[in-house]
Amino acid sequence: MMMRMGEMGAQLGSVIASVMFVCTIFRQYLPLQLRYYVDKYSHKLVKLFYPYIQITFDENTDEFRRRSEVYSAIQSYLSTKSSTIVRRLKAHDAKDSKSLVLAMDDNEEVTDEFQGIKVWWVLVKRVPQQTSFSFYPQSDEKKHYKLTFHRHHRDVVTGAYLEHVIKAGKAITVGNRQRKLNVNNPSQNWYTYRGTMWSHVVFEHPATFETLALHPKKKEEIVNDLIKFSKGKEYYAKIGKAWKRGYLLYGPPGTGKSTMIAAMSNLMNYDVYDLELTTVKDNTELRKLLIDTPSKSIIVIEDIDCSLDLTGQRKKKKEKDEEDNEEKDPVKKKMEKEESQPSKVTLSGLLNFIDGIWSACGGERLIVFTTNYVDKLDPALIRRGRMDKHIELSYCCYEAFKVLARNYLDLESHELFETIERLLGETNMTPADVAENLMPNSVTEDADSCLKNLIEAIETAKKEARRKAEEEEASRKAEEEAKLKAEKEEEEKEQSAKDEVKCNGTSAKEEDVK
Ligand SMILES: Nc1ncnc2c1ncn2[C@@H]1O[C@H](COP(=O)(O)OP(=O)(O)OP(=O)(O)O)[C@@H](O)[C@H]1O
Ligand SMILES: [Mg+2]
Repeated sequence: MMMRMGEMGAQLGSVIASVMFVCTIFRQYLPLQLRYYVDKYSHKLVKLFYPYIQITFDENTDEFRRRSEVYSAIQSYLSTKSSTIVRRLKAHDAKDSKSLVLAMDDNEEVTDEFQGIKVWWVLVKRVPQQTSFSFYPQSDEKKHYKLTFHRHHRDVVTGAYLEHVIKAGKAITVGNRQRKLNVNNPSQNWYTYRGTMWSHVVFEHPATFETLALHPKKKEEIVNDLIKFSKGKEYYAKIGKAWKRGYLLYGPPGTGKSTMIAAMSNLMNYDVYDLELTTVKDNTELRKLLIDTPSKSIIVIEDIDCSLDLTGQRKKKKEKDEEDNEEKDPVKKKMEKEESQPSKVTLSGLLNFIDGIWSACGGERLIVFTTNYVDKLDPALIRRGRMDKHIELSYCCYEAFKVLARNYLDLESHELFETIERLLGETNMTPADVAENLMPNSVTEDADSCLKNLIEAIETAKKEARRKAEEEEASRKAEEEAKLKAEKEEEEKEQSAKDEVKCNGTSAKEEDVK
């Protein structure tokens, strides 16, 4: 009985609406005095027999039939309720969703309760009568959710309840969302047919902070920092700061900078926007790209020292074969010319990108720069406040090795661990190299053999490092000796020049005396 309450309410509503309609038609034939009484009592009648209020939420918001965000949020919210109550469900793979969405079927009803108040939701589908022939008969189909509730609860339902539904629905959509890795397109493609500033692929990198080889203390500090940031909406609003945070990841190649970005994305459930600065023509384009990134995204600029010459101009320049170019067709030639032109993205443009007032639009965002050479960067770019957190990713320590041993070999301890600890303390080896050695070469290779391979690799690296150090020392000594020799020769030359002058002076005097 209660299950179809919304529908009953709707039917009762339509009966009363029909009575009202008849009254309105006859009303015009009545004398003025009588009209007053008809209006008064018809409204009382409606109030008496129909104590419910109905709100409808249309699927499409505009003439382009774009889906309403509110409708989608209601759909997600109701999918959790309806999948256990409703008998007829519809399964569909929603756009950007990583799993099937189970939603109530057309004309099904769901009862919901909030602060002891009962409300009823119905999904209504309307197919307008076809008056003309169409190849796409389904395109005119219109859907909406109808919410019915008692008028006594008007304030609670239109206020707190709807806010709760939309918030919970959006959270479910975000949790179910498929994450994306976006890369920026060259600007000549932005305005072509279906051209967009960013192209994306599904992001399914398996790296997490659990699998990341890093000292546990450092890891915990970074994870806490990220979680604090994601919960910091009110805090950032209170201190009057845009809700964004900059991270600078630096360290030698193969120490896990890119892996950490993937782990950040997996932890925060943010999309990654990998910004390739070498294809951005100028600061205006940079700004447009940034404005096009949504909330909950990580904007990444990898190898920042290589992307931008910090005096203002691009380092990377294409060498062109002019003869070959002359034979190419003019459109291709123009595109290549545009591509090869040095970019006008400047350091100040990049600083504006981080600090600018428009960088706050669209909510929470992380900006991550990576570099192998932190000393090469302009201090202005990485000062605190711009890059809030500087994280050094360095060579593999024993704690980091233990994470890799757990990931790759399911080992918590082993008799060879002590040797490895000692060797890692004496040699610089990147986590990438350690990981490579821990990977079995064949299906039959066991953990013992992998650890022995690693020990051998570290010992070889140690010998190599010693040999290099000796070579460097020898070349330094040779350079010093050469320098000393050159200085000595210079001194001797000077001395002989002086002696010659002296000698010439004396013989001239002797001649004068004569
Ligand atoms: N700290 C780490 N934890 C787990 N795996 C790691 C770590 N560092 C490196 N690796 C492994 O090594 C590979 C290369 O690492 P990654 O690409 O993250 O290095 P990088 O610091 O970004 O190097 P580059 O400076 O060359 O970009 C990864 O695929 C990963 O398997
Ligand atoms: Mg990298």
